[in-house]
Amino acid sequence: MGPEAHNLEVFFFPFLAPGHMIPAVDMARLFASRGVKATVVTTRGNASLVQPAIDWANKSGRHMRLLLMPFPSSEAGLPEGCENVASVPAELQFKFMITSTPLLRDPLERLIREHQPDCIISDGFFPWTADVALGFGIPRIVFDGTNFFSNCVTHSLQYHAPSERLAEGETTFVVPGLPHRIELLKTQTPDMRAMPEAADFLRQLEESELRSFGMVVNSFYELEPEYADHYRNAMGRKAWHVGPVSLCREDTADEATRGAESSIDVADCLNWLDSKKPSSVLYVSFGSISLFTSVQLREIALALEASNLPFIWVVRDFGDSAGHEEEWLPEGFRNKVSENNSGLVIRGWAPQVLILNHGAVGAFVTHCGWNSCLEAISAGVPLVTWPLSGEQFYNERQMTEVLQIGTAVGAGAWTRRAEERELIKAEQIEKVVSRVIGGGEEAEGKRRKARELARRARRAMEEGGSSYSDMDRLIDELIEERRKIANQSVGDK
Ligand SMILES: O=c1ccn([C@@H]2O[C@H](COP(=O)(O)OP(=O)(O)O[C@H]3O[C@H](CO)[C@@H](O)[C@H](O)[C@H]3O)[C@@H](O)[C@H]2O)c(=O)[nH]1
Repeated sequence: MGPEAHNLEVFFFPFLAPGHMIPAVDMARLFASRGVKATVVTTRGNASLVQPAIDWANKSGRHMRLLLMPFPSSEAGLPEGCENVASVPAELQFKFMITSTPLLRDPLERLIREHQPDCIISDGFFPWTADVALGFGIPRIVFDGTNFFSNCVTHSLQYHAPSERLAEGETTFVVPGLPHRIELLKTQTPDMRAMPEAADFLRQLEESELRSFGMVVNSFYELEPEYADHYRNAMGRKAWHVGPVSLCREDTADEATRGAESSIDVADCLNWLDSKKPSSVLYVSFGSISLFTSVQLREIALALEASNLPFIWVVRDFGDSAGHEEEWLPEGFRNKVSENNSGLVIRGWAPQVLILNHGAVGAFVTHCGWNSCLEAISAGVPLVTWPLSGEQFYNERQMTEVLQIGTAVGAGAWTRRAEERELIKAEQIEKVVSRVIGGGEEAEGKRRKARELARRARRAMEEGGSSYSDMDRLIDELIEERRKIANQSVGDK
């Protein structure tokens, strides 16, 4: 199907969080590069996160546009400017997700009425968009930012609730019905009985997924073939894999605009990496929304000092510890690091994909957000896994046990709140990072596997590759669906 021939218009409506918006915008760019008119819909306060990617795509002759809607802050009972999970205090994030974002329904409906897209790819966290799409008689496709493996685990846990059947004293369970034996600690999954509202929300997500046209997944078949098959065949769901979407970027300048503006001069950061030996630098970052207490940050700093490894450490500029570096940076840390040129502490936003793709980076300490995992895989970088919440403990199992490119730091408990989290001591962190970045056979084996996956990831995105072909298949199905809908409405008249 030639680009002009189909004239398909798709709305992309991601959840208001960087970990969802960044890959959704990349995905929209990929659709645009296949001749689809790709429209990203978001709120005014989130425009700056999206605009550079759109400008970039349009510069290279693609059809992308941004449609903005106001965020009803006062109706939602949120302070003005809180339009993204990254800027909403932890205690309000759940309310933001469940009760605030559905207020976007009217403005979304207005935009659909006005622009009449052929399809909407909306976030899994917007279950109500399934009804919106049904109301307009267009297909809705779910994008939830994660992968096949974690979707299979989530579904199994929701369906079988194995942790609720543990006998007194049992602390672990095997996730039922998966292609591999995956064992989790009870504490590594949220206790749904203690969170009835969250359990109800999960049920809504599941129901809305079943009322949708299918799911589009930021992954590639060769990465998780058993789980792509399990999701489609055993669970009977329709899905297309189109990733890693981060590979859509064209060059360094393009990469540098991904997400927020970098808090470090990108050229300085890359020059610093140029001065380091291949595979010697530890990159430490925990995504766009997670926070640590000052006590935990201090343990990380002590571990970095003790490891003697060159490092780039990204610390979010948000939350209680943000303005008080003296509470968590050991005395003289910054001076020592800058005198020895041994590390960079980036406060705020780092150009993550550029860093991961630099040959000097040898390992990535990550919270296992799916984007971070997949970006590391695409760059061939092994992981030190330190999951915190969400589906991150499932991703950890996939990285460490199924793919064997990750080594666990030893996090044992799921919680969204930094102050409730177990403390991981410097000695433990240092021991694991040294093992992963050191020369031994174990480290080399993981690096080899990661590099092989990176090669396959690139291949999947090339013309004829599995993700490239699945996007073709999806576009074809959408064109066919549009034809059916048009015939039906002629028949109805
Ligand atoms: O300084 C930074 C910090 C983050 N990023 C980017 O921001 C994204 C972060 O996404 P991710 O690694 O998935 O982490 P979260 O922001 O925590 O993502 C949320 O969304 C993901 C997708 O649904 C889930 O897998 C996670 O559990 C959930 O916390 C990635 O593309 C990073 O490259 C940067 O570029 N620079």
